[in-house]
Formats: sequence, C-alpha cells, structure tokens
Amino acid sequence: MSEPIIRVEQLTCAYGPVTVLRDVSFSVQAGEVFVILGGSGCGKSTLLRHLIGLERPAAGRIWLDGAELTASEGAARQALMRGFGVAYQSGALFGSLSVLENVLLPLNEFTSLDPAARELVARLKLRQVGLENYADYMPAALSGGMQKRAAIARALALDPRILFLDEPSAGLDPVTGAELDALIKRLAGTLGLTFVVVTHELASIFAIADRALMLDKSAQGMIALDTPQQLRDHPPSAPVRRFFHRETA
Ligand SMILES: Nc1ncnc2c1ncn2[C@@H]1O[C@H](COP(=O)(O)OP(=O)(O)OP(=O)(O)O)[C@@H](O)[C@H]1O
Repeated sequence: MSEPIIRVEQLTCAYGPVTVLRDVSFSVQAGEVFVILGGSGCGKSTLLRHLIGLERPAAGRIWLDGAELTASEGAARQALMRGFGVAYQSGALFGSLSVLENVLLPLNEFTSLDPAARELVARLKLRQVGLENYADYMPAALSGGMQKRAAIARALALDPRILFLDEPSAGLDPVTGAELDALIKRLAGTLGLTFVVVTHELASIFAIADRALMLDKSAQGMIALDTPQQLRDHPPSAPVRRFFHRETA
C-alpha cells in the first residue's frame, strides 16, 4: 500500500487538565473518504481541530502528506495548513461578499495569479460544485445546501489534496443532504481528493464513507475503524452496534 496521506500516531488530545481523547492512531489513504463519527461530546471536533493544526496535541504525532504537522512551526506550518481545505459546519461564508468573491478570497490572499486568472479559477471551482450560475448571488440568497457547496468551492480554491468537512449535512433536509453526499463522492472520484468528514448521519456515512472511525466518550478514544458495512454487520462492541442499529442504550 502507498504511503498514507494522513498518519496519526498515539494522539492524545486535552483541554488543560481534561483529556478528551487518548492514544488515537490511524492512517488515511489518498483518495479515501474517511468519516469520523460518534456520539455527542466524544471528541469528533476536537480530533478534527488537531488534524488541521488549530490545536496542539498533549501527546502523539500527525503527518499530512509526508510532512509532520506536529513538528512544524512558523512559515512551514502555514504552508502545510494551506495544503488542505476546510469547510465548517456553519459554512462560514462572508455575508457581505458575493459567492464568487468568497471563493476568490484564498486566491487573493495566497496566490500571485493575475486577477483574470484568479477569477477563472474561482469560476471553475464553482462549476465543480454546480454553482456556476450563482457566482454573483449573495450567500443569504442561496439555499442551505447551496451555501454548503459554495463553502466547499472556497475550500477547493487552492487545489488542496485533502478536504476536511465538519458536519456537512447538518441542518439540511434528507434530499439536500443526499445531494451533498453525491457531490463529495463525485469530487473524491473525479479529482482524487481525500476527504475527512465529521458526521453522525447514518445515511450519509453509508453513502460516502470508504472507512469510518468511531470515537466514544466513555472510552476517551477510538473504539472502531472499518468500512460502514463491516461495522454494521459485525460490530466489535455494544456501542458500535447501538450506533449502527440505532438502538438505545
Ligand atoms: N475549547 C474547549 N475547551 C475545553 N473543553 C472543550 C473545548 N472544546 C471541546 N471541549 C470538550 O471536549 C469534549 C469533546 O468535545 P467535541 O466538541 O470535540 O465533541 P464532538 O464529538 O464534536 O461533539 P458534538 O457532536 O456534540 O459536536 C466535550 O466534553 C467538550 O465539552
């Protein structure tokens, strides 16, 4: 198997004296759609924030695309962080900028392309998410699903190899959520992008995930890592079975 695009070794995440996750280790292969799931408060966002370098681990190491994030500082760390895209739960588009201007932001800030080339790239990204006809709209004029797609277009602006999505289908109706899942699958398939997606929507997990990592609050760490089908049909423990069969404890 080729060198993984993400490697996490014995990661421990804590806020001050409170440890949230202990001894988390896993790898993600390039082109995979990798889902992080688990109940409320188990540490999904915490793990995501560590993977994208917003938090420093209490212990353990993280490599992204061969470079060690946990050992990087300053300009090298910034460059590493620019190599991936992030779309947060809220979408976080700037409401006072048009959809096109939102996608242009990272291009304006981090590239030396001339303005015409930047606009070309931004319009291409909008096309990749099916929003080519909405470039001049203000975010508030878009539906929730379109706002999520615009946020993905912005996250794609600098041609990342990895895209991190935090609860992409939160707040969407099932049909719109399924459209977003289809977009994620299509981008992974056509662009060879690697996705790390935090979600607890079962339908979405089965629609998109090559593999799923399950975290658990009482275990303070990971309790399963496999394909969703395997986790459903052969759950390694009661919490995994409960999650995949929607049973109550
Ligand atoms: N900045 C912080 N400072 C202190 N504790 C925090 C901080 N962020 C999260 N926590 C705590 O860490 C634990 C894990 O939170 P986290 O948000 O990572 O869980 P989650 O699985 O993403 O939850 P949810 O599904 O509800 O969003 C929780 O007990 C939470 O209270």
